[in-house]
Amino acid sequence: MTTVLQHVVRRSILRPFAKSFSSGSPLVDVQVNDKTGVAIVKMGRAPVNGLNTELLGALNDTFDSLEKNKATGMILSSSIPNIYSAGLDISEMYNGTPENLTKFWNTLQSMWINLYSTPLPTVALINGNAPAGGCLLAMSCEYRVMVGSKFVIGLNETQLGLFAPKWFQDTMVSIIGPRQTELALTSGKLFSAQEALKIGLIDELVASEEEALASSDKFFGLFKRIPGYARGQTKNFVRAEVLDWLLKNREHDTKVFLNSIQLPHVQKGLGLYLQSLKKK
Ligand SMILES: CCCCCCCCCCC/C=C/C(=O)SCCNC(=O)CCNC(=O)[C@H](O)C(C)(C)COP(=O)(O)OP(=O)(O)OC[C@H]1O[C@@H](n2cnc3c(N)ncnc32)[C@H](O)[C@@H]1OP(=O)(O)O
Repeated sequence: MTTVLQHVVRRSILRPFAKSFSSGSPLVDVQVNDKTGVAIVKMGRAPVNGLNTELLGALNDTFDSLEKNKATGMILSSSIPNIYSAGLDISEMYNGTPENLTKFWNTLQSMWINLYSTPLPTVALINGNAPAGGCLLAMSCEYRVMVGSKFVIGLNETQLGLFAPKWFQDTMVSIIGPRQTELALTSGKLFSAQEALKIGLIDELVASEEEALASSDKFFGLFKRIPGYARGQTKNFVRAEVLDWLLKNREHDTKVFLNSIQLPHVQKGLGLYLQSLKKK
């Protein structure tokens, strides 16, 4: 039997996300809670939320609009069952022209800079697998809640013959420290939900999206009495070192990406990896 309290709690979690807010893209759905001002942003690029230039651009525009429209917080999640994001869309990196590769990489950099530095409180509601770029999205939020214990998360780039760029690595270091990051990245480890919880890569592991929304509410509640400017500046200072590296080295980072990704053996490896995914 449902108690009155359970009913009230369930209603307060489920009902308020009613007001839709156009992201301007069919790939990103945004619902704003009209009572609290918290936005839930869901990626919806079938089949696996592969981060291509279009989705990255749409996310970037969404983050900008939410800030401009004074959202009070953001939950970044997915509308695709069992998938948070499969990471960067490998088709964008395979056989791309230098122009397209540059545009892709610059869009990724801008999206990350915006997400990582937003003054909004951010929660990753990880309702599916989150390898590589998917893990980067989640790590760039301030709090991570995974729904269900069957998913994996991590930076597995070395398994594809790639390396995670310095800013991906630094983002992980800031969460689980250099020792665990080195171990995880050199082996391309994908952590199970339990392992991720133990190591602190996720903050909570819950059984349902309802519970994850309740955890998010609780997280946002921490800032109810904290002036936004003080909160935002503090977040800035804590994140400055990781952020500043990319801000100062964008061109260099793009050159490293372009030079490395176009190497014949790297392209061959990406082609084989794509084929292996399609054969499954
Ligand atoms: C030494 C020199 C190195 C140079 C390096 C330079 C710097 C480069 C930096 C690059 C950083 C890279 C970051 C990344 O994010 S790379 C992407 C890594 N992602 C993965 O490895 C995940 C791969 N996908 C999966 O494991 C599974 O798909 C997943 C668990 C996510 C879902 O499994 P499921 O069974 O549900 O779905 P399928 O596997 O059947 O996939 C469905 C279709 O989607 C296609 N797919 C999947 N992932 C990707 C992807 N990342 N990009 C493009 N396409 C993808 C898959 O092929 C299926 O396609 P079809 O429907 O056509 O069969």
